[in-house]
Amino acid sequence: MANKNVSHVIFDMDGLLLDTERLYTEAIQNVCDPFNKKYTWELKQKVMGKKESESVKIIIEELNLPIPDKQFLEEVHQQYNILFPAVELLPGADKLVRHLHKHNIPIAVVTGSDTASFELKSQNHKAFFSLFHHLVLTGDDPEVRHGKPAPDPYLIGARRFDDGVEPSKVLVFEDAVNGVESAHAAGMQCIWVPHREHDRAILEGKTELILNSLVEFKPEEFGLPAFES
Ligand SMILES: O=c1[nH]cc([C@@H]2O[C@H](COP(=O)(O)O)[C@@H](O)[C@H]2O)c(=O)[nH]1
Ligand SMILES: [Mg+2]
Repeated sequence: MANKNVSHVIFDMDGLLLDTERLYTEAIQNVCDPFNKKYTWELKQKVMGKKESESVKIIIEELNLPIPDKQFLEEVHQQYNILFPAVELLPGADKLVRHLHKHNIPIAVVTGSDTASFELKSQNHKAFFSLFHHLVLTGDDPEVRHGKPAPDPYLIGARRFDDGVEPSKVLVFEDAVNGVESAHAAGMQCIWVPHREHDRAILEGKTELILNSLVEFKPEEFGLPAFES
């Protein structure tokens, strides 16, 4: 796929900027343990990036858990309260975001997370998140009716830039297949930064670029200012 120059960049959050995916796995597995159920990678892949309300239904149904959504949510949130505040940024995230901000490239975050969960994850990264023009918290944003993989979150994210940029001028960074599909459905270019467990063949040749980490990104390949060193 040929890369086209972009003017705006939108970042996914969980598993892309923040090292939260292993915490989600730990929290959800802890809730599944009393029922002797395994939160597998296959199941995790299906829900990564989705709104919490949608992903919880899928997890309960696929694992046949004998508890209602509300109880699952209460238990998993108790885990999040403990685990999320200590989350770290992923390698390359801080350098790239600061670089784009310094060069006045409009940047935003579009996540499946909701506000309460965002507050927990971002409490030790306030300065970092203040660099973004805006955040779309899909989980409870009233304008976002359908979460990823629907195009709505990214389309709304692009519309909220002051200049209402064309989707083709937006570059998205995603770690989840649902997120890459959402960005492509919105007409944007998307760089996939998969996790070690991901089978790269799923999106090989179907997305603009696949990187092992944000550290490998060369902004000039998409018409953005190159790193100075
Ligand atoms: O193991 C999981 N990871 C991630 C999610 C969902 O994916 C969202 C992360 O979205 P994003 O990567 O778009 O920030 C979370 O808020 C959560 O709703 C989940 O259910 N289970
Ligand atoms: Mg993600």
